[in-house]
Amino acid sequence: MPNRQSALAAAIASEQVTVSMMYDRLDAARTRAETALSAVHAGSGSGLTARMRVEREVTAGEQAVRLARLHGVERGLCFGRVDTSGGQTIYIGRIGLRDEEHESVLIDWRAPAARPFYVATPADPADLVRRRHLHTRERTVVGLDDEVFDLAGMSESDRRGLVGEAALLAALRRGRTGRMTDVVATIQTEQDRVIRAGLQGALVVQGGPGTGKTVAALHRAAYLLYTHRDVLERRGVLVVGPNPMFLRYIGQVLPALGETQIVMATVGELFPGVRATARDTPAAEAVKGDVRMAGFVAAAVRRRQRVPDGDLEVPYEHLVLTVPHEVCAALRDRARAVRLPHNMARKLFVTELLKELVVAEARALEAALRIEELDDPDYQPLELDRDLDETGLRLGAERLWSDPGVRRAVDALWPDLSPRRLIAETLADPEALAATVPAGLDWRVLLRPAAGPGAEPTVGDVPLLDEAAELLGEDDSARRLAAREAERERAGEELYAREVLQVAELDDVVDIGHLSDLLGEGRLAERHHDDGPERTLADRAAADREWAYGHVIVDEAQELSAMAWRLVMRRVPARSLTVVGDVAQTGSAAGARSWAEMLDPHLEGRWREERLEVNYRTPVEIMRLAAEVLREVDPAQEPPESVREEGAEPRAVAGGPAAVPAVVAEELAAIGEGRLGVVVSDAWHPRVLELFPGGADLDAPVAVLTVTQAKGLEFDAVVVADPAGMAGRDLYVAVTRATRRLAVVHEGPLPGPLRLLESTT
Ligand SMILES: Nc1ncnc2c1ncn2[C@@H]1O[C@H](COP(=O)(O)OP(=O)(O)OP(=O)(O)O)[C@@H](O)[C@H]1O
Repeated sequence: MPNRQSALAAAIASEQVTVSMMYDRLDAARTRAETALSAVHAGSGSGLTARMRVEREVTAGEQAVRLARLHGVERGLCFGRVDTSGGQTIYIGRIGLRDEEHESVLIDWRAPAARPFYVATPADPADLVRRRHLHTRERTVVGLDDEVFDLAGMSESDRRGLVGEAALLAALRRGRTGRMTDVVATIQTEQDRVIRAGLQGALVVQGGPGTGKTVAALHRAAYLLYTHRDVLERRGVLVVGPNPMFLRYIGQVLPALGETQIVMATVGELFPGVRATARDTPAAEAVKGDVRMAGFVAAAVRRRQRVPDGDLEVPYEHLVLTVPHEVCAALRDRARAVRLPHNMARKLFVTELLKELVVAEARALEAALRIEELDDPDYQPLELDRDLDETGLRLGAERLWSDPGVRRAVDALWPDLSPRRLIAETLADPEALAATVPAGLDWRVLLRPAAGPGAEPTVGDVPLLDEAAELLGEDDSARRLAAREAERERAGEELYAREVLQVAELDDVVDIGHLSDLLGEGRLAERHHDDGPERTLADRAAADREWAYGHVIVDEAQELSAMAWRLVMRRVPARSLTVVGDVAQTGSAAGARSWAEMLDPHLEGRWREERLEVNYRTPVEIMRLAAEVLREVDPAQEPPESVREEGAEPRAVAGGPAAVPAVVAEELAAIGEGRLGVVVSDAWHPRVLELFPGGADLDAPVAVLTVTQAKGLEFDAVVVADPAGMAGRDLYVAVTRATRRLAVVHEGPLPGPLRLLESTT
């Protein structure tokens, strides 16, 4: 149809003019930000007045963030357009832009004005007559895609220019790159509801595989940072993902969405100083994740607050200092009664015990003297009140404390403990485990060496470490003193800066709101002290166990144990959370079977659930098979509905690990350019990995992964190796990773629901 072709060409040419103008505006904005930034960096900073330093700070911070944002939006800058029934045309893109007259030429996708683009449906067109998707390659418009809601409301020329294949399906057909891409251009209405839900409270997004939970969660992070910038830029948003591979997979999405300040971590990384990747055995994982293990940590701490079996006897020089058993017990009870964390209460215990030891020393000395001085007429027996005043006690205590033997004896009763030491020592001690692990949980599965191979912290240890840190506390008096000093100095600087601003009447030059943000965070003074490179929010937050995030997003949240939820909730006291997952895909022995079970202890029913029910990843043919698997593992769950028919039926091939390479070669040939993942049982994993050198790398053309590693990922073609070696829920995860083709390699009979597959050898 030459007429339609030329109408399309004309429409593309017309959109190209608009899009080119937008890129010009983007370039101009970048140049402005770069110039501003280099002007700031040009000065040495020495000899600046407080006012200048304030201005410099504000400008540098804003321009650096702005520049990063402007660089992140190059690809697909403008992707949408809507025409309203009132005759207005709005362009939608990754960022908002204005022309020289300050008129808006591009609306940020997160702005309220962009909303109709995402929510309009034929049934409820939200006052639109047309929605248009623009496809660009680099800066060139290469295609358009129209949905018309009101044909009568469109001009004749626009009607002729109508073009379109559903933009969503086009996006879904794209080959996979091994990295998640953003979907701002094709967000669906039900996903939009998730993305734009309010900041307050907890939102649970439950949906089957491929329903876009992860993309919705990431776009939500970007939306929240845009809409609640003032709160979230200071407190940050934490995204918790199931494994490092998954975080690498989604890692590039947020900068592309225009956001540069997000902390991403696995549960294994949520305790500062630890990066746990090792997993426990399923049995140990189940025990460590059980909520009763909070009691284990508390008992392990109390167990280290000891009373000697008999009297305490401490050799000191030529004496033996004795403190009666009852006195030791009373001291311990008193130190416990103050209800301070262990390491803080230790101060009290040590001080009191040392005093007792000073008295014991005096008594021991007297006993020795009495024997020697028996005949001395001037001899006076010891009287504590007379002979040992406060100063005497203090000096005596200091002297005793400097003796390594005394110190060892005191430490044995109430040691200074780090979380790592407490957990490592307890897990290596059968007696301690038997005494502290609550009844009903098998402590034997936890036993492991205290040092050397097999002793490194596991992912399941991290919530225990965090729990321990809460109960142990930190003896931070030295740090607090230093902080007070720094605070005094900073307060002086701030006062001075404010006075200068007022005197100079600079309120209209410097944004006082922003200034007070900087001051409130103490960042201004911190930065002025030119002592090394500035730490980003992500660095500061990740290093601080007590950091309170403004919002936390947990993806693949079904994998978190009850203990891990306790840790996550500590990171977000405001309980502003997005919880994303699928309870039908739970692989961890300690993971969730229902959201209420995990969340109610913290949120007391104050959370709402949104469900996503359309599968954008898995084609109909594969999903039919997956639905059989799901029926077997969790008949109560509905499988999501697929939107695409690819035409390739999944197939099964009989054979051991050695059969995998041939199947992989066939599948690669069938998909052409795409990427392939071999999802393999734990039992076969080492053998299959050997057959694909470099396969452990997510970026390899053929990635070889266990089900745990494959969580949340997707590939054009997937070869599931050894389905019989996978638990039912793991099998469901494995067969739902493919966007186009699925093959199964099996030895022996196929597991129940897979028997539908016709086996070829
Ligand atoms: N609105 C959309 N437009 C284009 N692609 C989409 C859209 N929604 C989802 N997708 C695509 O569908 C695929 C699955 O999305 P995603 O990984 O977010 O699903 P999920 O629900 O997290 O799956 P799983 O439970 O298996 O981890 C991705 O390739 C994603 O880009």
